[in-house]
Amino acid sequence: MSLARLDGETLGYGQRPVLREVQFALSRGEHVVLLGRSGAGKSTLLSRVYTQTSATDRVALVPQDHALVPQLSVARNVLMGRLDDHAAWHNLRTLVWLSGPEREGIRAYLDLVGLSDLAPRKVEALSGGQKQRVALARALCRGGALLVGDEPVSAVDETQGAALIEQLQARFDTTLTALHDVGLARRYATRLVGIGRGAILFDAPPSEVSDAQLADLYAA
Ligand SMILES: Nc1ncnc2c1ncn2[C@@H]1O[C@H](COP(=O)(O)OP(=O)(O)OP(=O)(O)O)[C@@H](O)[C@H]1O
Repeated sequence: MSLARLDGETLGYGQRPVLREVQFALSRGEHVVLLGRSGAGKSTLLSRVYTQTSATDRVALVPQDHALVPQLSVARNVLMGRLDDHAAWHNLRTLVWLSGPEREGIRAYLDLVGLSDLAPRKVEALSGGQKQRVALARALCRGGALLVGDEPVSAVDETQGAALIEQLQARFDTTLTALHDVGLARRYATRLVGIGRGAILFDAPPSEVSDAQLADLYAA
């Protein structure tokens, strides 16, 4: 069953097209990775799919810049994954006081991303890789039908990145991510989508994407 479908749409900003006449579909159960050079249009496609799917389904987002609140604690940033599940008074209350079960729940998500001991720390005091893990814990806390991630493991090493992708795939039936690490993409994607020259250049399972196609993608 299809979660997202773009049928010949041109995506861009103002009068400037970035991707022309995009044919793209995302079905439940798929783990799709977007590949391409910087500026190719990966974020543009992710953003369009996020807008379309979040209108009807619960979607967790890991944006490229993490979109954390630096002055707040790690715990409170994780809880923001559920802001829209609660009334304003509840969210205000969690800014000043967290219940025991809430603390336990947050800790469980932090455990999954290897940040167990950092719950009280302010996000502004974290390293880049730790901030990225907070954004991942926030997405895990949100849950949903789909995870959309824009370079969600770019700030950690390959071994940590692989472990984090495994966590995401264990908890989200469907994922759509942009990755710059082709090795990770080949290993974890069920479909690779190559973006370059203002278009989708290939869209196929990893076993059907050749090294020559990848070399061409990054040479484009
Ligand atoms: N808000 C915006 N307004 C105008 N142009 C934009 C905007 N966001 C991106 N662009 C342009 O659209 C093109 C595609 O950008 P996009 O961010 O989708 O690429 P990307 O493949 O995600 O790159 P990266 O790997 O560097 O994140 C680029 O030329 C970029 O300059």
